[in-house]
Amino acid sequence: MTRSKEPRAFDPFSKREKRTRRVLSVQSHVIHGYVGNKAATFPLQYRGWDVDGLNTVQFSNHPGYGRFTGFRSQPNEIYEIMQKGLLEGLQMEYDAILTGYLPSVESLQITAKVVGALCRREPHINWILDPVLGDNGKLYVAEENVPAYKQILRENDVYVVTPNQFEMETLSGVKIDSLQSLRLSFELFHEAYPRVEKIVVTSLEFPSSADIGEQYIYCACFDTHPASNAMSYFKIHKLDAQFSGSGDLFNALLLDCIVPAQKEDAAALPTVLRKVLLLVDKILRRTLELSVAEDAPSQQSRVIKDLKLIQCAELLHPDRRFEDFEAAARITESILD
Ligand SMILES: Nc1ncnc2c1ncn2[C@@H]1O[C@H](COP(=O)(O)OP(=O)(O)O)[C@@H](O)[C@H]1O
Ligand SMILES: Cc1ncc(COP(=O)(O)O)c(C=O)c1O
Repeated sequence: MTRSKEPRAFDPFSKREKRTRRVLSVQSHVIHGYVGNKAATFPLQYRGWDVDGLNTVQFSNHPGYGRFTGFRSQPNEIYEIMQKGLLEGLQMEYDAILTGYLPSVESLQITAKVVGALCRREPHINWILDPVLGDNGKLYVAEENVPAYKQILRENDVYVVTPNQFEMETLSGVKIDSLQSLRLSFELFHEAYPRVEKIVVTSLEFPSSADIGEQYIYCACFDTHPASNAMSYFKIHKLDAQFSGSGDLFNALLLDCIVPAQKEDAAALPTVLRKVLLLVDKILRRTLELSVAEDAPSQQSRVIKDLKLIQCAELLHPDRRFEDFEAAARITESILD
């Protein structure tokens, strides 16, 4: 049964008129660079959130560098911090929980158990779940994470799930190579996991997505509440570069826009997604410009290891008008009924 929930502003039960929105973000941590919690925390804080970051790993840098050192949190450590320390000890109240990379199936299961029970007790909490499994046709976590995520999605009230193309294919069982198969994947996903309220496929590429030398990325969404069979999708000019942390930044900004501070700012999912895509596009463009200016050789490989989040602070300012980003991005929006 789908949980009926309005697009909500935060904290309907707060006694205080305007409490700062508060999120528990369960993701990886890198000392150097910006992926996982390091990609999510600054944007969320700057846009008005108190961020409680629970680090599922602590690495010197992300693995895309080729080498790194560090360690993974153990499932019992995650449990101790979240359940015993934050929920029972401090009796923390959250408006949202964001879950991303978890280093083992046991840590995934224990996290989902705690967050799932919390969301059942307090249905106003918005769980944004990134089912981190892999990318570009390859798993980069243990295979047993696949059935674990399937079970978690079947059994829990997840507000938004944010798979990429490979993760959507794995979870829905549909090979996505066209808009029609994408649409079918949304329908089968919804059938298999009816308690998940909103589905956003963060990035897709189709064999036909190169037009006259231009490459495109697609991003698509499907909202089961209000129920509609319509899929909205966006066509985005692909930048000639590969970024680490863009998906984590995307999730953080999606959370910010879908759980707005003011009720009046609540909007339909496609409207929210458009805002997020415009902002991500602007940040990636600036990151690319600054990276190329700093380091000429990267111009060839265009592998951008670190987002330039601090240099994008002014773009992230909550009063910044998204319409200002419109011209450069040329993101087109369509609906498939
Ligand atoms: N090369 C790129 N050019 C333009 N936008 C990009 C590029 N890479 C990522 N993005 C943006 O970042 C968002 C998240 O994409 P990505 O990092 O591929 O997601 P995921 O980590 O979930 O696979 C996309 O929706 C797109 O807006
Ligand atoms: C541990 C860890 N978390 C998060 C990320 C970032 O993932 P994405 O680029 O999909 O945002 C990476 C990428 O290398 C990573 O290694």
